[in-house]
Amino acid sequence: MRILVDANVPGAEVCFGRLGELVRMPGREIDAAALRDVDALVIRSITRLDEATLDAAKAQGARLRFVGTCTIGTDHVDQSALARHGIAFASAPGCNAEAVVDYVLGSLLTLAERQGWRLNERRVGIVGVGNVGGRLLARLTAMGIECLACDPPRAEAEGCEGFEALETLIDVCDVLCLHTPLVREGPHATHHLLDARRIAELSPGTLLLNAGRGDCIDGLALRQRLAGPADIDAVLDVWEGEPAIDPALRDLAQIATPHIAGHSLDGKLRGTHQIHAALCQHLGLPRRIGLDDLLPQPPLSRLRLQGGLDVDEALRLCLRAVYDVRRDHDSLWRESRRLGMARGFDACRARYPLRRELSTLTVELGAEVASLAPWLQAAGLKVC
Ligand SMILES: NC(=O)C1=CN([C@@H]2O[C@H](COP(=O)(O)OP(=O)(O)OC[C@H]3O[C@@H](n4cnc5c(N)ncnc54)[C@H](O)[C@@H]3O)[C@@H](O)[C@H]2O)C=CC1
Ligand SMILES: O=C(O)C(=O)[C@H](O)COP(=O)(O)O
Repeated sequence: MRILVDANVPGAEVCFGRLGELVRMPGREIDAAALRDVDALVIRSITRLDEATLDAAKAQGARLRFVGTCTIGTDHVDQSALARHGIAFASAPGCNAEAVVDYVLGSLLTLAERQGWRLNERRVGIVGVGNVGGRLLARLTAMGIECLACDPPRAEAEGCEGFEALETLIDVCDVLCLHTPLVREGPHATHHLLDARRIAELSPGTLLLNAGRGDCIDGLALRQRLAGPADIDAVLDVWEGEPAIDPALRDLAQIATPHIAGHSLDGKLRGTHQIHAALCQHLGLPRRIGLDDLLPQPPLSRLRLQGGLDVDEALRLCLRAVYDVRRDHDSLWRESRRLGMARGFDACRARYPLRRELSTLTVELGAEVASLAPWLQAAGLKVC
């Protein structure tokens, strides 16, 4: 069996090498011709698998029977076309959700530091309360931060209690976090969910953060609002037209990163492992690899805090010891200047440094800061 795997899937040799002949390729280069002699395909979000590609592959004699994406998002894959071609499909729900929450916390703490506010002074609106938004809601609420949730599909299925309309969040929240999938059609379509009208309605001082999909926001309208009187802020990890993103929008965002919110090693390896399990099941084989076989020890596992820190400072210190979002912002600037936008964007992702999740860190607290324990635990740290 021949298994074609995106070059940016870590752990592929261990997970797929024992199941067949492993072939690696950059994800953006995987096209119909590349699928000719392949039985299984393992991708990330940058490989578009649409009807035309699958039809062309079939016309060239492709024998593809399984596609797995090591990502949460599935908008890059036409699942109906796969089904029509009799090709099984699997994705990796929730695999990197914790990493995205770390990214959001890191971004909020960075802006709070820059602009002189505290986390618990802000009311946060979460749009899309699934694996990512649900975890964010749980962590922020446990930290005592007021949150409002908007998720019409869940409200429809589970009842309205606990859910608000998007308009309410726009009216009353200081921070709006978008964690919706990209859905182009239907009653809950998210394409340009934040359109020009809703962007115009954001109150001065609002912070808009998008770590869902770029197309959920009208980028041109956001650029025009940000270029006006400097009254709202944006943190953008995802963009329309990736990797050739709008440089003007990048310049106007307080934090601009190259679609890496979920790029912890833990998250990526969970994704690889979930697709390994799905492929084993598809082949009728027992799962051979456990997640623990893949995850190495973190380079930093323990930290001691003492004296003179308030809650935001303590969390900022711990989070930055594990992951500093400013590094990803700087690297997008540097690499896009060096290589041009599209190549620079992809270079940051291809050479992404080792990043672990906040939960891999245990914090020891001195007596002076022992009272911070519940708050740091709520944020996702282990405390001893
Ligand atoms: N920036 C990054 O690195 C990453 C981005 N993502 C993106 O984030 C998205 C969300 O991830 P998960 O939470 O794991 O997915 P999920 O499928 O668990 O949750 C998505 C939630 O959005 C809700 N939703 C759908 N349409 C909506 C609408 N019109 N308005 C409000 N809510 C709506 C759904 O009901 C669901 O509860 C993924 O689809 C992916 O596109 C995911 C991981 C990493
Ligand atoms: O899981 C998703 O969905 C994501 O957006 C990924 O975290 C992004 O990873 P890539 O597939 O774009 O490397």
